[in-house]
Order: sequence, then structure tokens, then C-alpha cells
Amino acid sequence: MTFFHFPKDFKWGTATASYQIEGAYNEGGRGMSIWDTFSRTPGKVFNGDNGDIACDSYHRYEEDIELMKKLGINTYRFSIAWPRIIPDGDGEINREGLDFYHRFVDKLLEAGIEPFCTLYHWDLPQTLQDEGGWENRRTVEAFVKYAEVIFKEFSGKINYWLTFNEPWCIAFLSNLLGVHAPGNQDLQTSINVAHGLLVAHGKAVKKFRELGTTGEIGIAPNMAWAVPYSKSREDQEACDRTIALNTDWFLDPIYKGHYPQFMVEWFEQAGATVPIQEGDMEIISQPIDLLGINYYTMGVNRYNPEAGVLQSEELNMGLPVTDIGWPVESRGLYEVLHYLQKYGNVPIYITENGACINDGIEKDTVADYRRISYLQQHMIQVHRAINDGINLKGYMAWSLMDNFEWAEGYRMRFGLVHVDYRSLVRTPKESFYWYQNVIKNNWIETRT
Ligand SMILES: CCOCCOc1ccc(-c2cn(C[C@@H]3NC[C@@H](O)[C@H]3O)nn2)cc1
Repeated sequence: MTFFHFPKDFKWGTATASYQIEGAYNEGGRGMSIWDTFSRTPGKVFNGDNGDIACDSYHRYEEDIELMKKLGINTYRFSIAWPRIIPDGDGEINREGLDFYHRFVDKLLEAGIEPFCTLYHWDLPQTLQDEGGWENRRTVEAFVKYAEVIFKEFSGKINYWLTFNEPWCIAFLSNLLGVHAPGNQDLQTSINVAHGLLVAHGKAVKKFRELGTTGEIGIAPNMAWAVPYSKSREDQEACDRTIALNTDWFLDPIYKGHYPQFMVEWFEQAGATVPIQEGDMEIISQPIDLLGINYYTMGVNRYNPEAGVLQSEELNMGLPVTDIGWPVESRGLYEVLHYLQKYGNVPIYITENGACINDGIEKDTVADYRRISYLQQHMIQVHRAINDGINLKGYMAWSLMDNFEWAEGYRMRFGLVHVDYRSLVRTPKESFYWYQNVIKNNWIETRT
């Protein structure tokens, strides 16, 4: 047997997000979000699914926390729904919304579980989108006001903070590719959104410091990794663009105070420019304390002038894939972690990693051995990176339970716990018990 031991203070957790699990879309004073609108738009979400009920965690959070205690995690990443706190985006504060999250966070702390809070996991108040969303500086200011409310309310209870989840998804998946809410398909719009959220990030970090809020704050980009199909310069440069749009486009402004020039020029050739105003880059590059990274898969790419704005085509290399079609290739996580060292040996948390495995319940359990294999492979790459001296502090599996997987609706299942969406009964899967053992031992074992 080979044992991969983890550092004694390594954080083991799981992750979820408000719109994906809470439900109670019209309870507790909650306002409408862009995902309420998008999921009601015919053709946008598989089967017309929406988050009206989801996992009903708004009402069942105590049951969820019992599952977390059983799993043995010491950290739980969740997001706060802005529309529960300021229902119309930048108007009155909804006390009932704050009280819900206080009850929730207090229960987590009672259970000895560290709250790891994401301020924005895609559920923008619809009223702000109606005024241009992240392209409009009004949304930026409204986000800072929302963040200030949360910092003041939860300082001392929450010590790990993320401003934005997956900025590439917020900007490009949602405004260039049109796959997620609000569903725009325009390059300039997506670049404007990316810049707006970066300014909002920087202003919120500045406010966090001014208020003396407890803990550490960062951001959680989703990582893309791509290796070239051939040794040609064109294929390597296509991979560089693919990686950069998820990573450098956001982390260069934050860590270096400027956008990656090769990508700025690439977009200028496509007729799009970054709407930088005086002082923006200084605000964006406020120092942060931690970096969350989300990793799922990687690609083999080649140059193809017909393959979208990046002219980078991902090829099907015949690898094993998860049930959402993403290749299982854990070495990309190791490569990404080394790639990030160009920003310094910054404290990193794996804030999402997991597999879409749609196995159902048979004989009271879910034999999701493919998910166990995926998690084991990726956790070993985490161990490998730590062994190389990379400042990796924790791992949060996506996700605690099956939930609303955005445009895929409920057909795609990422959970360690199965959710029956009719009865809302939660059933731990075989991967839950495997992860429970990893956490208990703080090691992974593999047959040699
Ligand atoms: C036109 C091409 O379009 C193809 C679809 O393109 C993508 C890319 C990436 C994703 C994606 C989904 N997830 C999991 C989520 N991370 C955050 C959490 O909420 C999880 O639910 N990460 N990335 C989806 C779709």
C-alpha cells in the first residue's frame, strides 16, 4: 500500500452555492435573481428546471449540517444570496435574510465547522441586471454596499471570504457564450462584465480592510488547463489563450495591476477593448490573502481559426469522461498549481473539485466508484503539489450533495450525497464514506 499523508492542519471540506441548494425562492423576503429569470426562459435550462425548491436547504440546513458532521469535514464553503440580503439590489436591507444566515452560520460553528463564505455565486438581483448588470458601475457600488452589510454582520463569525466564484463563468460563459445567466453573446459585453466584477472585487477588499473585518479574503477563479495537440507554435499559443482567459485575465489585474498584454491585443484585433477608468487598476490590485481555485478537467487543444474568439479547439482524445462529458485528467490540477506560482507562493485552497457521476440509488446506496476514483486521483495530485512546496491549505469537494447544475438542471449530479428531488431525502453515497475515511485518517491509501 502507498500512503499519502496530508499536513495536520490541512482543511477538508465540501462546497455548495445558494441558488443551487436553498430553494425557498419566494420566502424570507428574497428578491428575484438573474437565475430565477434565466431558468424561466424557455430553452435555457434542461427540462425547464429551476431553483424554486432545489434541495430545500433553506428549510433543511440543520439536516445538511448533521450530514457534514457525519462526514467529518472541518470546513464548509457556501454562498450568501444577495437577493435575500438586499432584495432589490441596492435598496432596503432585509433583516429576515440576515437572520437566516446567522442561524445557519451559528449552527455550523456549533458543529465545529469553519464557514467559508462566497459573497457572489452568480445570483445577481434581477433589478440590477435590468440596469446593465456588471457593465454598470451602479452594480459595482451596490455590490460594495451588500458586501459591507455582510462584513459588518458576520465579522468574528466568518473568517474565510471569497468575493466572486468563477469570474470566467460570470463574464465569458454567461455573456460571450450565452450558456449561463443572463445569456448575452457579445465579446465587448463579456469584457465589460469581467472588468466590472474586478473593480467590484477590489472595492470590496478595500472595504473589508477599512472595516477591520476578521479573517482572510480572496477570489475563486475556475482553472482551465490545456496542452497542445502538436509541437507547433500555433497550437501552444492557442493553449496559452485558453489558459489565460480563465486565469491571467483575472489574476494579472489582481496580482500585477494590469491585464495580460498579449490577450488585450488579441481582443483588440477582435474589435474589443477594456473599459478601464482612472484608478481602476489600483483598486483591483488590492492585496488579497488567499486564492480559491476550482478545477474539474483539462483539454488537448489546437489552433483553429474557426474555433471561437480564442481560435483554440479542444479535441476529443478518447479519454474516460464523467457523465457531463469532461475528461478525467488529474495531472492538469498539478500543472495549474505550478502555473499559479508565477503570482508567488500564495495561500491556495481547492475550493471546488468533483465529478459528475449520475449513478442512482440501488439497495439504499449509490455505488459511485467512478467518483471515488476521480477524487482519489485528484487528491493525490494535491498531495504531489504540497510535496513540491506549494502553499496548498485545503480541499473542498464539489459538492456536498446533488443540486441544481445550472443549464444542466438536475440531470447532472456532483454530490457526495444523493438527493431525491421529489422527496428531498438525502442518501450518502459510497464516495461520502470514502471521503469520510480520508478526512478521519488525513491520508489517502492506494494499492501499490
Ligand atoms: C458553448 C460551450 O459551452 C460549454 C459549457 O461550458 C461550461 C464550462 C464550465 C462549466 C462549469 C460548471 N462548473 C461546475 C460549477 N462550478 C461552480 C459550481 O456552481 C458548480 O456547479 N464549473 N464549470 C459549465 C459549462
